[in-house]
Amino acid sequence: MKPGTLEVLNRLSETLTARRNADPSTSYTASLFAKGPDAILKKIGEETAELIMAAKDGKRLPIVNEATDVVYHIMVLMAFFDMSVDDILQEMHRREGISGIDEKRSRTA
Ligand SMILES: N=c1c2ncn([C@@H]3O[C@H](COP(=O)(O)OP(=O)(O)OP(=O)(O)O)[C@@H](O)[C@H]3O)c2ncn1[C@@H]1O[C@H](COP(=O)(O)O)[C@@H](O)[C@H]1O
Repeated sequence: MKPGTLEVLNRLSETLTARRNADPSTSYTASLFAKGPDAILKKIGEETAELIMAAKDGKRLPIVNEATDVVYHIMVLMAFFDMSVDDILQEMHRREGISGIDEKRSRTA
């Protein structure tokens, strides 16, 4: 990953937060906020289904495009609930180095 690449996520988070007070007729994000969480969840479902179909086709560019749509809509959901990509990154930090297999085993121990 190029240096500074992650900063685009922080800038997008700030933009999405600012869109909470924006005019829905000029901002797609604001139009989702105005429709409410069910509309955002519906988009996450649709975009996830599109990602699955793109992955079944196995073509790199459509997979990247659909995965980006999913991430954007998840970030809109986070902003709706007054959270940001920071919350996800912190959780990833917490999980770093913990094997999924060990974590699952610890749940049943
Ligand atoms: N990254 C994105 C982004 N990714 C996807 N999308 C939009 O998400 C929508 C995806 O829905 P579809 O592909 O299903 O298109 P659609 O059929 O027109 O959508 P629906 O009418 O069915 O909801 C499209 O309108 C895309 O343009 C995004 N819209 C905005 N951003 C970022 O958010 C910022 C703020 O955007 P606005 O709030 O629109 O100013 C932008 O500067 C970008 O950085």
